[in-house]
Amino acid sequence: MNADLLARFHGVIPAGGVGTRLWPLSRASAPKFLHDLTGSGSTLIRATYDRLVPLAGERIMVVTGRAHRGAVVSQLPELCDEDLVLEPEPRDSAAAIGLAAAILYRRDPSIIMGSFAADQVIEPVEVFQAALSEAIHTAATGKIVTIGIHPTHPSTGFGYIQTGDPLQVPNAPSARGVVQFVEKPDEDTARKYLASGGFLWNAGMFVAPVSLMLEHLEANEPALHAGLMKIADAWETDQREAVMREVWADLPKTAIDYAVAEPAAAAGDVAVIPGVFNWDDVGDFAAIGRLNKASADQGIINLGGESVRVYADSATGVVYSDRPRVVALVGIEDVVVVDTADALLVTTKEHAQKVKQTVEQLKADGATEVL
Ligand SMILES: Nc1nc2c(ncn2[C@@H]2O[C@H](COP(=O)(O)OP(=O)(O)O[C@H]3O[C@H](CO)[C@@H](O)[C@H](O)[C@@H]3O)[C@@H](O)[C@H]2O)c(=O)[nH]1
Repeated sequence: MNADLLARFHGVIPAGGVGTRLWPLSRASAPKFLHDLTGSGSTLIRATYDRLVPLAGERIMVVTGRAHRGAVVSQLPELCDEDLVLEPEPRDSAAAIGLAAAILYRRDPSIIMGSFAADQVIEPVEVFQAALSEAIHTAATGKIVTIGIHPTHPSTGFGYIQTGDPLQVPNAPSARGVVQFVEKPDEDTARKYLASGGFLWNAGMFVAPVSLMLEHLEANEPALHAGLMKIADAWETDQREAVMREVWADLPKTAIDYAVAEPAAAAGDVAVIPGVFNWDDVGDFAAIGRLNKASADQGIINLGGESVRVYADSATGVVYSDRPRVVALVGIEDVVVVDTADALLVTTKEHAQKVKQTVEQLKADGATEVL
């Protein structure tokens, strides 16, 4: 890639999702991106950062909750103060990604940003980086570029991208236009999309000129855009905190997929690079089984590290404890045991998706201290 284009590229990592289906391991005080869920030795946010370094160098901004400052700084000691954006409270992905766009725009309106969720598992990284390189070249032609994943089932938890004709972009041979972007369709619609063969899942990655992101944000969410620009104007002054406090709590709460991706696709401004790497959003404990293949061969995946000793006869499954423990499992298949100081979860991989309902029940019961 030519050096000028590469120098315009900045990574952005919005790190805010709690990962409800991974409760009680993942929770508001220690969300999924702060855990090593693959046995790689890296937390998900560290691995996300490292994947971007070959293209972005240290031009990487993290947007996260104020409460995670300490954990994020210890995971990413190279992050400088200007590149660590701390939110007083979560206001969804349009505010998080939009604020990064606004701050970068004020630094240099020609910046191309790439926003990447902090809590995904991707391999091989070189294949991802080749797709990202194509995305940067395509974004430079004036597009918001998504990365598309071949869908395997009619999930209602992802965005769907209807691919259009190939685009003739130098250095981006797989770039295609996008006919429409549909965020989280209902199950019938998702089935139709899957059967048609013309749709990809949105991987939650957006590579775009900051100016184009902000143009669409202004057209679709003017109040959000105005508030974010106000914060960005104060970002490199001593008014940063005061303006953040004044503006943040009133910003509209919406996802970037509704605020930008859907309307921008309708306007013909979205492109897609089909990703041919393995991609997993680690949505539940069953995913952890898939992602820890090496230890899964022994039947039990121990996420607790060396201080947790698991004794299992024929049992299989996933075990986590946040303290030294002996965990004995006898004759159970695909069990999930998650042991923390204030909450114990016992389920099976088959029912792993339903953990979300349990969390909703706990919320409704006011048991927020364990969430
Ligand atoms: N800082 C910050 N980040 C946030 C916030 N809300 C969400 N995020 C971050 O924004 C990204 C996406 O947000 P989610 O809310 O987790 O989105 P999703 O339901 O998983 O859907 C998105 O990702 C799917 C792929 O995993 C996509 O298929 C879908 O279209 C969409 O882009 C994640 O990195 C998440 O941490 C927030 O309030 N603050």
